[in-house]
Amino acid sequence: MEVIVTPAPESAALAATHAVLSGLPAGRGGVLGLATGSSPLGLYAELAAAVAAGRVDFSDAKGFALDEYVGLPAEHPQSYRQVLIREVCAVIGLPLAGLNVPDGTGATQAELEAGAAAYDAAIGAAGGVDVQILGIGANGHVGFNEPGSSLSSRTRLKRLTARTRQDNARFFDHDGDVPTHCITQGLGTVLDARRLVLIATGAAKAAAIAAAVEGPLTASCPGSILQWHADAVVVLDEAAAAGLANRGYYEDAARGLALTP
Ligand SMILES: N[C@@H]1[C@@H](O)[C@H](O)[C@@H](COP(=O)(O)O)O[C@@H]1O
Repeated sequence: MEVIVTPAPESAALAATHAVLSGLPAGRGGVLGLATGSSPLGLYAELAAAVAAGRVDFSDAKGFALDEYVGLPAEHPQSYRQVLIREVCAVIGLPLAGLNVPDGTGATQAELEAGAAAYDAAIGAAGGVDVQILGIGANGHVGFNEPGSSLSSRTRLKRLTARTRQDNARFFDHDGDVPTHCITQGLGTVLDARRLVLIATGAAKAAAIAAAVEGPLTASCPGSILQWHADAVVVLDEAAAAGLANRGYYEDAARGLALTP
């Protein structure tokens, strides 16, 4: 795992952009795993700048969302499909036809579960995810894999924790409007991506980051799966890095593997 600590959210977005672009097939968009939330917004803005500068082109790319609420119509402004259309497709030039989002509109559990299995199959048919962009919840969740999620889980129907519903209530008119369930890529699905790039900024993420990066590999902190992946990059600002014990080593390691002191 590579841990990059930068001074501020802006520099974290730049460093994360570098980690994403260097994991994609040269100059082309490839297959991107997309996270919602405030954490990756600066990264998406930097990717847009890279597109404008001609360094990458997402017009042929595919995107796979990490998760989706259950029970919101696909056109609902807070459905993750609509969020990604606004915050990613429109920003980086990813065509709508290339955007894949789990189907949370099924009327029955069986329909939702069938949609979840089809989603994993679609990721496989696209050749797998080149770079999965991740945020982390304050309780360590990744996608909507709440604490206790199986480390080898696949895309599936899950119930949201009260904490996550509370954290996301700001996007809805009333607390009671926040969906109770979701379809999320499983932790095993996330681990299949060829590179993981997690970005976290702000003091509210410091405890989750310390647990994910330096705590035990455990379902109690889904973010700890990064420790199990062979190509995981964690990009932080100072505030999100505040709980890390091994800071000095991460700074040394950032100087690279050249055999000089
Ligand atoms: N499902 C999303 C996650 O993918 C995201 O990483 C997390 C953190 O959001 P934020 O980046 O806004 O703190 O919240 C949501 O629940």
